[in-house]
Amino acid sequence: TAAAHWCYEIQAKEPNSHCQGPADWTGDCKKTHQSPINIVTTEAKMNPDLKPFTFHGYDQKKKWVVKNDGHSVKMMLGDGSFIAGGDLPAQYQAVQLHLHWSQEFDKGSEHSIDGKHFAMEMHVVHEKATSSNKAQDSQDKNAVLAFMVEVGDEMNQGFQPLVEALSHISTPNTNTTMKESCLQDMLPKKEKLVHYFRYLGSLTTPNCDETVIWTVFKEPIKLHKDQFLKFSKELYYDEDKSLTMKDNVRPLQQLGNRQVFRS
Ligand SMILES: Nc1nc(-c2ccc(Cl)c(S(N)(=O)=O)c2)cs1
Ligand SMILES: [Zn+2]
Repeated sequence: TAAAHWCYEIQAKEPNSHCQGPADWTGDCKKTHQSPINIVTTEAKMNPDLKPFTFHGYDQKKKWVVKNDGHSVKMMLGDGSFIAGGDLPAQYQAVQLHLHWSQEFDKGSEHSIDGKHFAMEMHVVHEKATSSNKAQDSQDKNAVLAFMVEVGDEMNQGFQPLVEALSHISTPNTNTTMKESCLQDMLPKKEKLVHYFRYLGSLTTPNCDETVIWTVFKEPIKLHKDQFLKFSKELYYDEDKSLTMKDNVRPLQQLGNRQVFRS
């Protein structure tokens, strides 16, 4: 039979599901430098090299293509935006932005901070911008900027183009084009992005390649409750719309012998 596709626990526990839940993920998913982790802030070591980031092209207004890929909602960022600074070894091109969430406010983030989970976690996935095609399976091939998302009573205008697109991509493998928006408007204000945690880990989806420099910002993004609920209301994991998309969250992984740093 064709190799079963990977899925989250909420999908694997469905009767007659034939997908592989997190306990059965293959590839590098059983190695020791995996993500996500719980960040114990008192054990995070100050590192003065962890300077602020510079964001290039994050202010460009574009009509992004956004898709439901059966695991999350993913904005395709092409190669116009990149980051530098943040003690990264090079410039990193933005590739895609996606989120993880639940339906409750206290679970839904993949990382936790001092045991606290947030309602959502947004990942902006970057790849090392190298000209040569030298081996790219190194530990620093990817840089992911992770933002916690809290639910409040204020509308987040910067998120509206994404929220309004959700109803057009309710089933897997559907795409739509968002109204014009810019990445910068989806992030906390730049001056708030000085404080962050840093550690080396993996993709939180199979094959869980251990190629990610993780940055988890302290300052959360705030969404209105209605904006937040739209994700688990409008999106589905399956074509026949039997399972709404939520809890697309990998369980916490062991820190092992790794050190978490803080800016
Ligand atoms: N929905 C999907 N997300 C990914 C993906 C690819 C690269 C990365 Cl780095 C990540 S994550 N969650 O570690 O940021 C997820 C593939 S399919
Ligand atoms: Zn992610």
